[in-house]
Formats: sequence, structure tokens, C-alpha cells
Amino acid sequence: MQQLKDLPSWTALLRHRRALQDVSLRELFERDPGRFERFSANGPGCLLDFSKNRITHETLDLLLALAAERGLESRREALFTGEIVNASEGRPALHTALRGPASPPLRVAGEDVAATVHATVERMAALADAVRAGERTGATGKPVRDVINIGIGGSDLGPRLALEALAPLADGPRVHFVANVDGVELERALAGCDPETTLVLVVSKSFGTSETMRNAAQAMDWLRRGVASAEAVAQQVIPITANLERVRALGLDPELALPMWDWVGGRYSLWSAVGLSVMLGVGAERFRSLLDGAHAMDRHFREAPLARNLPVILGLLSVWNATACGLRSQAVVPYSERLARLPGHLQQLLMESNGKSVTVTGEAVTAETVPVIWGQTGTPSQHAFFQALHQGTDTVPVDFIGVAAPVAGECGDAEALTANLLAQSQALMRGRSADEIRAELTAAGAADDESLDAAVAARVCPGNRPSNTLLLQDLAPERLGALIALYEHRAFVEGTLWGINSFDQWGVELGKQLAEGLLPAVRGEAEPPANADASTRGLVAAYRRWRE
Ligand SMILES: O=P(O)(O)OC[C@H]1O[C@H](O)[C@H](O)[C@@H](O)[C@@H]1O
Repeated sequence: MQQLKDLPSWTALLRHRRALQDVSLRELFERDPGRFERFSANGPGCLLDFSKNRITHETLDLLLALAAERGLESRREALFTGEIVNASEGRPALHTALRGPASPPLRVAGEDVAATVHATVERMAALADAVRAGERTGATGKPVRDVINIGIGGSDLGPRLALEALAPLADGPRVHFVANVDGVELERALAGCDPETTLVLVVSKSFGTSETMRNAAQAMDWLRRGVASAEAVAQQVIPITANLERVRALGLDPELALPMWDWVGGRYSLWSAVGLSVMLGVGAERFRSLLDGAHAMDRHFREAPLARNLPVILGLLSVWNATACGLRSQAVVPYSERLARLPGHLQQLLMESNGKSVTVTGEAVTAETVPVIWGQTGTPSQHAFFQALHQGTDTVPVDFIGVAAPVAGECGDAEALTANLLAQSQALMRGRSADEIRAELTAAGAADDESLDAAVAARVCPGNRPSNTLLLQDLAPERLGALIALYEHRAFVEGTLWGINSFDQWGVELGKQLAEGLLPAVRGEAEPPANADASTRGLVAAYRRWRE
């Protein structure tokens, strides 16, 4: 695989970046009154303003040339048509099929994936409808009032985000999420639930993730104590997995299991049976709307011209900022408390997908790949880390996410929220110069002496700091689906440019293996493994002393 940095358009892009170095965003806006029209584009139910990036039309042309050199359009077709885009695991990545139409068929290795997917959604809907109507009861005949979703990573973050975002529409049983193995979430969930009226979803593609299996065992014990028989327990536990053998081994009923498939990665799996908790919470119809929204974004990604294509633009700008301009961290700031889980979901989506150091063919990658993704909701983050965004020594590109129509039932001040969003992106772009501050301070009566210089210096905001603003029409399920799918495809675009495999996650395995090896020593049942280093041994010993 040719390295990104060896492509002819990369050299041209770097030359262009140097030429642009001394031009500020403020100047770019002053020069071009049509900048917003030029650098904004519409997607399904959303508008992306990317004009506050340090780019000109030439930047965009060069980035598009780079995408062409990387064969982005044919890679995109390969993604949608089920080719093996996950080379290290020899699999396609068909999350788009999870929200695609039932026909025409989509054949992968002899199987009609579209038909399989639709049959599963039907099964999910039948179960969700019956639970929500009180027809599918617990083992003792009482209707289900609570659902506990036990899963971690992709088996947790997407559904958790979706249900928080759609909470005003939730009219089914209460849904609790349990991911961590420290027991806090599980205890909190169990404290409010009655074993006779609780359905437990054990969500794990592998059905081997230790945190999930431990939490599931605890929850099953709790059910057993409450409803007495093992058969009853099995009736109240729905496994969602690609590994039915392990379901059987745990004494659970494979007939009740809903499938996952090896052609869907965990972080892309919200749209599969992994989303059952969402469907139970808001109903099958709204879950289908979520799928429809994601599908609308899929079509936009597949069909819109690249220069007006939201995932393409976001992906190219990310490569521009992170790799060409060396900005190694990016913030995501949604202006809606309902999207509080979005930064966490995007951390997994983008950092697990593109946190890679080798190309798809195994050479060390010479381009810097995924930057650190982090964030929190506005406005609270304005009173926390925004100081560093405005005046810190690092430039951090920000994705601002706004929602035009507040979700029904909310009583907040939507306009105040939006004014804050717009103000922050404007402040990052424009900054405040020494001359402007000096004029303000002297007009307010400050003496023009040495202390004024220090007062001015402390107040200068350099500006010229890039951001995107994504404005969603509202937070209806369709919009949420489109938003999440937008970032999924952005990950794909970035990964394609960097020349890496966005669909594996081998790096996660090492820690898992070491944890299993260390567990007996941490429990005080054995010495640390022979290959444990001095630091690890010292920490195990200190931990044991305090546990005794
Ligand atoms: O669904 P599971 O098999 O339990 O996996 C849960 C999560 O853990 C893994 O370690 C991966 O890093 C994630 O991509 C995955 O979503």
C-alpha cells in the first residue's frame, strides 16, 4: 500500500499549507463574503458549516485530489457491496446493510444479507411489541417494567447514546445500562428493579468479554434468587450474540437469542439486535426511523458529489487538520444534554477504528493517524476546558453540534444555547487582538502605562482556531441515525486516506490477555506471572497489602 505521504497530491497539499500559513481565518472571511455558501453543505436533516476551517477552495481541491488518488469512490463501493474491506480479519463491514432496504438482495458468501437483516428486525419488533404490550411477561407472569442491558464498548455505547438522546420519546419499560465490572452500575440498576419484572439483555458479539460475562453471571444470580428456577432465569435473559455455543454453555436458551454477525463491528452495531434496548424503550417504529435516518446518510454518502458530501468533507478536513496541520486532538461539543454520550461514542468509533500504525498491507504507516477525540456538552464545557481552546498553546479543532428544534417536552432556553454555540465558534475563529483590547481598556479609562501591556496580553485571544458546526433540524430518531452514520462514514474516509484498516481492533486484545493472566495474583491466589515487570509486581503487592 502506497503511503499517504508518498502521493503526489500530498506534496502539493503541504506546499499549499505553507503558502496558507500566514493567512488567518479572519482574513479569509474578510476577503470572501461568499465563504459560508462556498463552505457549507446540506445532508439529510442537517447542515454542515465548515467555513471556519483554515482552508481555501484550493485546499478542498487538493484534498479531493488526494481522495481520488486513494480511490475513495471505489473503496466506498467496496464497503457498500460487501467486499472484504476488513483485511486483517478477512471480512466485509456491512453496517450499512443493517439499515438498507430488504430488496434488492445483497449476497455475501452465498447469503442474502438484506433478507437476514430484515428477518432479524422483524423478530426484534415482535419481541419488543409483545414486551411493551405486557404480553411477553417475566417467568411468573408479571409484565416487564425494567430492562437491563449488559454489554460494553460497542455493545453499550451506541444504545446508551440513542436512548439518552431519544428519552423524551421513551414510552416502554425503563432501560438501565451496565458496562463496568466494578459493580456500581449493576447495583444501581438492580436496586430499582424487581426480578419478576426485569428482562436482562446480555449483549456481546463474542459472548466472551469478561466484564459482560461477569455482570451477566451476577444478574442471573439475582434473577435466580428472585424467580427461583433456572428455566425461569433463562426466560428472562435475552442473549444478543454471534456465539451461540457460549449461550448454551451458560445455560441460556439459544432459541431466545438474537443474532449478531461477524460482518458487523461492535462499534457499528447499534443498528443490529444490539439496539434491542432502544427498541424496547422507544418502540419498533421509532427504531425503524433511526435506521431510516442512518440509511438516508448512507445514500447521501454514496450519491452526493464528493465536494458536497458531508462524511467526505468531515473526513478530509480531519486528515487536513490532524495530519497535514499536525493538530493532534479534536473536541466534539454537542449543544444538547441529550447528546452527552456522543463524545464517548465517537471516541470508540473514531479512535478504535483509526487508532492504527500500520497500513492495510502491514507497513508502518508514515502519516499520523487518528488524533485524540474528546469532548463534553456545551454550555458546561465553556466553563471548564474552553479557556484552553481559546488561549492555550495548542490549537484544537472543534466539532460543534447544534439542534434547531428542541426535543418536545424540554423546558430549556434553546436560543440561549444556540447563541452560545455560535459565539464560541466565532470567538475561536476571530479571536480578539491586542489593538481591540487596548482600545476597549483605554475607552473604559485604563491608564496607558506598563500595566496596560500586561492587561492587554492576558486578554488576547489569538483566534484562527478551526471548527465545524453541524446543525441538526431536530433530535428526532431520523436525525440521530443520520448523525451517527455521518461519523461512521467519516471514520471510513479518514481510514481510506491514511491507508489503514478501520474495521479491526487488535490493540485491545493485549490488555485483555494480560488482565486474565494477572487476575490470580491480584486475587492473592498466585504469584504474578513470571514475565511481570517490577512495576506490575510492586503494584500487585501494594494492592494486596491494602486488601488484607
Ligand atoms: O460485543 P463484545 O464481543 O462483548 O465486545 C465488546 C467490545 O469489546 C472489545 O474489546 C472491542 O474493543 C470493542 O470493539 C467491542 O465492542
